[in-house]
Amino acid sequence: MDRRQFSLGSAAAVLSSTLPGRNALADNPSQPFTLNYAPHFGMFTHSAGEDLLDQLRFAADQGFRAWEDNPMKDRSAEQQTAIAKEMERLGIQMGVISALKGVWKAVNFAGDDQDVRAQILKTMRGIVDVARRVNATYLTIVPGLADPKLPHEYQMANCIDLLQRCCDVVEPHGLVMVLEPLNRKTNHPGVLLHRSPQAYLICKAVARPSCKILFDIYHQQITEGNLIPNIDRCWDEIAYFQCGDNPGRREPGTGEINYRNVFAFLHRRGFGGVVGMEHKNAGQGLAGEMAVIQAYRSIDPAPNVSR
Ligand SMILES: O=C(O)C(=O)CO
Repeated sequence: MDRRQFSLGSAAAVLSSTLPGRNALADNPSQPFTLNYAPHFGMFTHSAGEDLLDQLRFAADQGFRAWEDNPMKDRSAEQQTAIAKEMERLGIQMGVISALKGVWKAVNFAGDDQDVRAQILKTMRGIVDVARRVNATYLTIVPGLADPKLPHEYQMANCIDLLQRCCDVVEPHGLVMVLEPLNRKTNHPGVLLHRSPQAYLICKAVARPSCKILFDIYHQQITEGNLIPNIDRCWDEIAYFQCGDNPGRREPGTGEINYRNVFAFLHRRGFGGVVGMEHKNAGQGLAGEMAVIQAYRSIDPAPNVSR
């Protein structure tokens, strides 16, 4: 698809002038967002078509400067290379790719099974090549399910030990594992890592620059609430955010979270990293896609807010 199609009279420009709650930037859809929000493939197919590179081009035209792709490791090397090349050309930063996709819904980091633990290390060695190919720095790590056979403290010790070994694999390549606490109440019953202080403790114990927190605001709203104080408390170990409103895991403004205030806080704190849009679109079709873009435009912090 021709990029000019997006710029000249794009649907976003038309809609942004009619939807309520817009800020000044909404009048210029190609103005970069203040925060580095990262959409993912499939989010803008009605606007951009099925072609992955067209979706990147559309996002760039809408002002997005980051992207994330959980299934990246399942793509062919050719496709990974093409995606990375186009992202580089467009000035879009690669956000997280999932290191353990397909293997994390089991007891692994928490447990004693040495074969399972060796398999995790092998998987981590495999993801290094993918990350380098697509210019990714951040690897999502969900450290599996809790092991009902072991006291919690031994599970934590096992988890810390295996993470340190994983650091030995990824750190020489400049990669950073970001540990994602998931909620157990709505989406992921049984996971080991579900609370932000737990992630903080693990990172402090692992004590390596390649082991940090992915603070998913959606998951932590469900698990803990009290979002801004909790983010503030573990700030020095957070490297990455993801978002989505609750209930429903859709774009900001469709649920109970005050994203305008949360994002303003991230900006005041000087966060320059990626905020992954790990949620579905609330609305269907083209209008649903435009509503997602507008939702971010309407709550994106003003760039000149003093920090
Ligand atoms: O955030 C989630 O729910 C996941 O799927 C973990 O990557």
